[in-house]
Amino acid sequence: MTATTPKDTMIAVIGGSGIYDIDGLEDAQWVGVDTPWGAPSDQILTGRFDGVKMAFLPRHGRGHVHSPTEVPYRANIDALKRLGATDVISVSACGSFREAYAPGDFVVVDQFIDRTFAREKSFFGTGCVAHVSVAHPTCPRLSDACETAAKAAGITVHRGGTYLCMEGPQFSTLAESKMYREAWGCDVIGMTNMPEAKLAREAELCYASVAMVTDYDSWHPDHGAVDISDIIQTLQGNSDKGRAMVKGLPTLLGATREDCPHGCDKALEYAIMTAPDKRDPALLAKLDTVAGRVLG
Ligand SMILES: CSC[C@H]1O[C@H](OP(=O)(O)O)[C@H](O)[C@@H]1O
Ligand SMILES: Nc1ncnc2[nH]cnc12
Repeated sequence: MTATTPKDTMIAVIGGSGIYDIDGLEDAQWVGVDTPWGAPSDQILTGRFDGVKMAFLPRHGRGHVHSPTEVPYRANIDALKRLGATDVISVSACGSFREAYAPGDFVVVDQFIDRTFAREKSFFGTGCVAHVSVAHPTCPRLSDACETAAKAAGITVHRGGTYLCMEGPQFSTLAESKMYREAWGCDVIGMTNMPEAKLAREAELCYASVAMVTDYDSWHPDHGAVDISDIIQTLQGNSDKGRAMVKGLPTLLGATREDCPHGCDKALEYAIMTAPDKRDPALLAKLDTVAGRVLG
């Protein structure tokens, strides 16, 4: 076995709808980060919790400015990595396709179906082509920590599930809702975890997703069509629980970490296809942080 050098953990939380800040950080500071992919959704809150470095980014910006389609996913992931993030945890609102996944419950999702079509999905392209595996798009080690922290905070949490990522911003039709649930076997639905999870993998960051159920989408005969006012009512309670879960993560993950046993932080090892002499210097410059480990 190859020995690895421990490095500082930095837990980066991407807060979804209803979560625009986190409290209790020591040395808390909102910092602006420029990236070659443009500006991230907002400034990033940095600090420490229980001696562990943390960063928090509101996905839609404070005040909920960006729609799911318009969230600058590439800039967000690049900015977090640029700050030193090692572990990214998405905390998102979602609809449920399972009777047993009730509003207020959390689901630590482990699979995605990506139905988005109007977003930039990769850091790579002409001049530097790369193909990473996303067969297992979430990090089991990080997901374990989320599950444990959620349970410790008294939250009903379900481990594993498939998250259907739709383009939005409109919710699904009844026919779509039934198809995702009955034919495709999805467990929850949201509008943001893709391409975020794919980009985190390209950036060699561990990624876990905690989906907080706000509604039964539109399939449930007893609940009718999903309605934003119902979602907003459930969001407040979910957000408080999400923040409680996040506070349990630093002691579980520790101030330093080894290489990821699942290889998330080596995802680019053999992924780049473009011959060195055919690579575009301008794109390579943009990839300095995301792919610096392999591009040198
Ligand atoms: C507020 S309802 C729809 C909205 O909420 C979710 O956002 P996020 O994933 O950032 O928590 C969902 O994906 C939609 O963007
Ligand atoms: N039913 C739903 N569909 C898509 N995104 C959601 N976010 C919260 N509930 C949702």
